[in-house]
Amino acid sequence: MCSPRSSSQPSTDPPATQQSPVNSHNEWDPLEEVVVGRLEGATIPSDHPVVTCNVPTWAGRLQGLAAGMRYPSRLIGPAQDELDGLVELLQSLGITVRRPEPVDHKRRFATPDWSSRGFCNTCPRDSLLVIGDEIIETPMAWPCRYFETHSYRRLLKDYFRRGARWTSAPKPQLTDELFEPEFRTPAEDEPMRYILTEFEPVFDAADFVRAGRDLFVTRSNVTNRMGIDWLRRHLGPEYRIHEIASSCRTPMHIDTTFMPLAPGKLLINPTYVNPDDLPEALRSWDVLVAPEPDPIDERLLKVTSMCGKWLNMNVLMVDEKRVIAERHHTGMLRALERWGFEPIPCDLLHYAPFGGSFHCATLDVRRRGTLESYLP
Ligand SMILES: NC(=[NH2+])NCCC[C@H](N)C(=O)O
Repeated sequence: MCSPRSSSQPSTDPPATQQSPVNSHNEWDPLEEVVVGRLEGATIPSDHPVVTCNVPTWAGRLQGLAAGMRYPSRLIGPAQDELDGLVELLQSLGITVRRPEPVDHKRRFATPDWSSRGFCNTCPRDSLLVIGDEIIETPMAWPCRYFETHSYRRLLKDYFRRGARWTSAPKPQLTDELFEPEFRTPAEDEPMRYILTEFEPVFDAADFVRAGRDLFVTRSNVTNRMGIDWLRRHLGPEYRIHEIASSCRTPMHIDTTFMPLAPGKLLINPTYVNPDDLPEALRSWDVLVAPEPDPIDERLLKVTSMCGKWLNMNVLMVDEKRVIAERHHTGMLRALERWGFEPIPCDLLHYAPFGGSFHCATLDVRRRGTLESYLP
């Protein structure tokens, strides 16, 4: 029998005057605090069709053979050195860096319907969505990522205790009804089709980017229409969510397809996005077309990357001018300069086998700014 809560119990509500530690309305306001992912315990993800549908068939077969094994030190080593360099760079810029707990992602876990091992917590961008002072745990479609946000709970509880709003979207069941049976990735000349049904709402945070009251999303193999509708209803009429058409046949995460870099400046992937198909409200924006990525010669990196070649777009804005970008992709560095930005070259090429680059590896928890409208 629980004793009635006495009024003397301390409230967890912060003083009304306290600023929320979570405040991020767009991709470019001056960055004050960021969460950076971790590589420890990274485990090769399962060969569930929702995972392997995003990579070539041969890569999916290879992954099936290695699923559940720890990533080899040959891949972890170079990535760790580069990740340490990114943390040092962010701190040298006066940005507070927070980290999730290290986790043994090889441990098995289960729900009433299935069991799996984990994957990694290298990319906080994928599982946590920050909208203003709210941090949302997103309903991920990969079973191996089901409990990924648990490694961030110390941070989430700290943010909540200090005034942030903390929400978890409906936990999905991820049963077979969510996935199209016998799914086959469509060829370039075939109509687009997605592996997800509309059985329940699922979405990754990384399928969304923010421009104040306007958010942009790509429907993908981890984000279905019901997931987009759930967020639209959750955020209410103060926000607009625009769906961006992408011709990528293995769609997952918007941040190598469509990236708003500053007010009125939009970076697009020329092979996935047709400028004529952009929302009418973006007509006044400068559309910056990403240059071809610089070739990567390292065979091991090419074979083990979980991403396409357009990680040169996966940049992190420090403010409206300064942008952390991949040193290897010199074409993008020069283009950013031409467009009036100040690129800060940094190395993260070896993070691709773990899911991405700078935007993926980070979560901008607090930027100095307010909720604005940047579109008519
Ligand atoms: N937030 C992320 N993990 N983004 C990674 C981008 C992955 C994208 N599907 C690509 O192939 O480039």
